[in-house]
Amino acid sequence: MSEIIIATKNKGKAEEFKKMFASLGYEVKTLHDYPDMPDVEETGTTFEANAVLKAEEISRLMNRPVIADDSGLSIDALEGRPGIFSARYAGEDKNDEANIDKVLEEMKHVPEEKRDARFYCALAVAIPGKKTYTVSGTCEGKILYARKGTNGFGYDPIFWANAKNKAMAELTSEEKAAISHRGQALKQLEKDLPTIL
Ligand SMILES: O=c1[nH]c(=O)c2ncn([C@@H]3O[C@H](COP(=O)(O)OP(=O)(O)OP(=O)(O)O)[C@@H](O)[C@H]3O)c2[nH]1
Ligand SMILES: [Mg+2]
Repeated sequence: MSEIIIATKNKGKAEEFKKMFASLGYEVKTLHDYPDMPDVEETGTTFEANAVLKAEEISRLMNRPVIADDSGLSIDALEGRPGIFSARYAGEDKNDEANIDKVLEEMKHVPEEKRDARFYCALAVAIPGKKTYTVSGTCEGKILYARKGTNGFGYDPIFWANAKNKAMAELTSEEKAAISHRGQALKQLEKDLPTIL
């Protein structure tokens, strides 16, 4: 089985990538397997830019092909926030529960018809000596008024996935992968992978 390195320290993403790539015949290693790798600063202003920063820096240090994911939730009623700041919305310690509480508080008076939101995922593939490739995916939904479901990670318990008519956190990992921003980006990457590698 070929090995693929994903430059992430996020456990939720790591689990999703392990399952998604296993079905494509790849074994996923993440930065949990390479604890000496640094935290790459996300100084970009877009998901794509941050995914490229993470993939290129870790690829340079390892001298191997590396994929990175930069993703987040964009809420219309909050003018796109938390956006690229999704992981750290309620503070630098990246606490999913605190992030959810902050969004629920900011959204508590927003009516049903103004609660549209979407997840966005940018994947960057950095290969030594080649031009970095990026691909993206989105997933449309609505922000709930309270948590629902216990699967997934991040904001999944307060995200109503339109495509499944369920909260994201009520979906199995297979159901989520079929419709999620990460799953959509990976589908496109899968098509292009033979020509990139
Ligand atoms: O409910 C969710 N379901 C998802 O499927 C999802 N994907 C992303 N997110 C949110 O967006 C942040 C990413 O920020 P991010 O790309 O900088 O990653 P991160 O800092 O957590 O890890 P790393 O990959 O950078 O090491 C995450 O922490 C989450 O809050 C999600 N929330
Ligand atoms: Mg990050």
